[in-house]
Amino acid sequence: MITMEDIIREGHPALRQRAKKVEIPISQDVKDLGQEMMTFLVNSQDPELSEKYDLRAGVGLAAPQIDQGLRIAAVHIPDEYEDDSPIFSDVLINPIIKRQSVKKAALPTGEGCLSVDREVPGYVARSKRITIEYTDLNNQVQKVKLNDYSAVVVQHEIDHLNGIMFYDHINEEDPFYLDSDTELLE
Ligand SMILES: CNC(=O)c1cccc(C)c1Nc1nc(N2CCN(c3ccccc3Cl)CC2)nc(N2CSC[C@H]2C(=O)NC)n1
Ligand code: NI
Repeated sequence: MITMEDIIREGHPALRQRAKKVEIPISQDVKDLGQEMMTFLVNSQDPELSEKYDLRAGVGLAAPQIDQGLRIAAVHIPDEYEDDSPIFSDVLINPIIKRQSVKKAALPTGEGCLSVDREVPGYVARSKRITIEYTDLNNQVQKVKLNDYSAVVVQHEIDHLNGIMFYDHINEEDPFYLDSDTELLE
């Protein structure tokens, strides 16, 4: 199973590389990897298992973060009320952002990353609404519209596939600069 030891940290060159497209139909190895990445996220959000295996909680994990240079990202966003019906949960193979809103959104408390062992304060302005297309673990092409928190998380993970870290988006002069088209998500 994937644990924190498998997650590479900032400074590791693999985090700054562009990940390679995955061959379709996906191989069993890719399917296994995707499932392991999803299991990590679910475990990381479970109080007992995260304690037992010393996992830091995350809602997204990209293959480059476990030193696999492939365009695979797992996203598991729980519904804060209904634990057993997540807001969005899937393994994205070769995800593409087909449409994105001009309107931007940012998490008021900034972003964290499993590959970054420090707080980097500041707003990360991302598209508030996106339409993504990807292949899922059953080789089905999915076209999904996401907004707000789900859109933020998926954009953060797709950035990892392109060697981009969340703090690359933070304004250096004024980390809490907000332009008029950026909304803080509550
Ligand atoms: C510096 N300030 C902060 O980090 C920060 C600080 C406060 C609030 C937020 C909202 C912040 N921001 C932030 N919090 C998260 N989590 C909140 C807690 N949660 C979680 C924790 C425990 C159980 C289950 C769960 Cl679900 C796990 C996810 N996740 C991300 N990101 C950025 S997009 C990818 C995603 C990711 O998975 N990162 C590891 N950002
Ligand atoms: Ni990250």
